[in-house]
Amino acid sequence: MTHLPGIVVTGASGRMGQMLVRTVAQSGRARLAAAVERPGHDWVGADIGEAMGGAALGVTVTDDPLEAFARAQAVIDFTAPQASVEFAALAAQARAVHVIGTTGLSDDQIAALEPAARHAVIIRAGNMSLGVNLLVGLTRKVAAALDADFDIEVIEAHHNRKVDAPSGTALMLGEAAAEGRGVTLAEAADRGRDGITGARERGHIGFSAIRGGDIVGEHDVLFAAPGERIVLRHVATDRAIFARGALRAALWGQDRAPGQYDMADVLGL
Ligand SMILES: NC(=O)C1=CN([C@@H]2O[C@H](COP(=O)(O)OP(=O)(O)OC[C@H]3O[C@@H](n4cnc5c(N)ncnc54)[C@H](OP(=O)(O)O)[C@@H]3O)[C@@H](O)[C@H]2O)C=CC1
Ligand SMILES: O=C(O)C1=N[C@H](C(=O)O)C[C@H](O)C1
Repeated sequence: MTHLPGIVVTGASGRMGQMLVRTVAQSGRARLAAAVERPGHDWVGADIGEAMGGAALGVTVTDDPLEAFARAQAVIDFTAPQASVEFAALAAQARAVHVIGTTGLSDDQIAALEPAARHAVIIRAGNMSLGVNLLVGLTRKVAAALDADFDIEVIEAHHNRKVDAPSGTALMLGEAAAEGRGVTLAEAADRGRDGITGARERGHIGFSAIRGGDIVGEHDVLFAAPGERIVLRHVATDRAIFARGALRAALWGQDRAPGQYDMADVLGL
């Protein structure tokens, strides 16, 4: 089945990396072309299926991303911010579609993706699930319909290994709420309240992050006014939803013009 698009998974030993390896290998719509880990990682040189504790998949884990990208049509990358910036340059060199699920990128790191996007397709989203991307549209709509009597709060919960906050999804939801309100998130965001904060400022968009156990990912957008509250909620119970979305993006990106895209583009939302 070598005519199927070849996909490289970076950070292949990670929580999302392993889910992506399984999703691609079982999809019937793409083939796993390579699995990348960093130099010195225990899994380098091993068959990725066996390293994951299952049957061999005939793909050896490599620590040479450029060589791997050069023999694939797409790279699916859920790793760490600086790694994703570096992988973007290599994917562009190989003219491979780069699907970035990594969250926690700084503004400078996001800007650093632009040169790569002049040569190749980059699809980046803080959440690749259909449900969250629908929730983003709903949040924008509800925020546009309500005035600032409704305080907007984004509340997210994740597992205890997550390293960034607010989550990428919470920031997408905050951006959507700000767009709906006709303000920028930079001017409206309240992140990390602690101590004598003073009363809540009218029109602000607040963020709260819970970290515990094995929570896959839960997001509430709360609109709270005197006498009533509206809550928009998404609950992820299985990382497969993110992996399926990422694979869909990798396939959608084939034959697109170079540039930066997001999941709303992929899903036609
Ligand atoms: N957009 C979406 O839908 C989703 C996004 N995410 C995001 O994906 C990212 C990964 O999450 P998760 O899988 O839980 O995290 P993990 O820590 O389980 O996995 C990250 C993987 O990336 C590897 N990695 C880190 N830096 C490098 C590097 N420089 N070169 C090669 N590999 C590297 C790690 O290797 P090592 O262990 O050696 O450091 C690890 O294997 C996070 O940013 C998370 O927020 C997660 C779920 C959904
Ligand atoms: O780190 C995670 O696990 C997740 N990260 C993404 C985020 O930051 O929003 C998406 C999902 O919620 C899981």
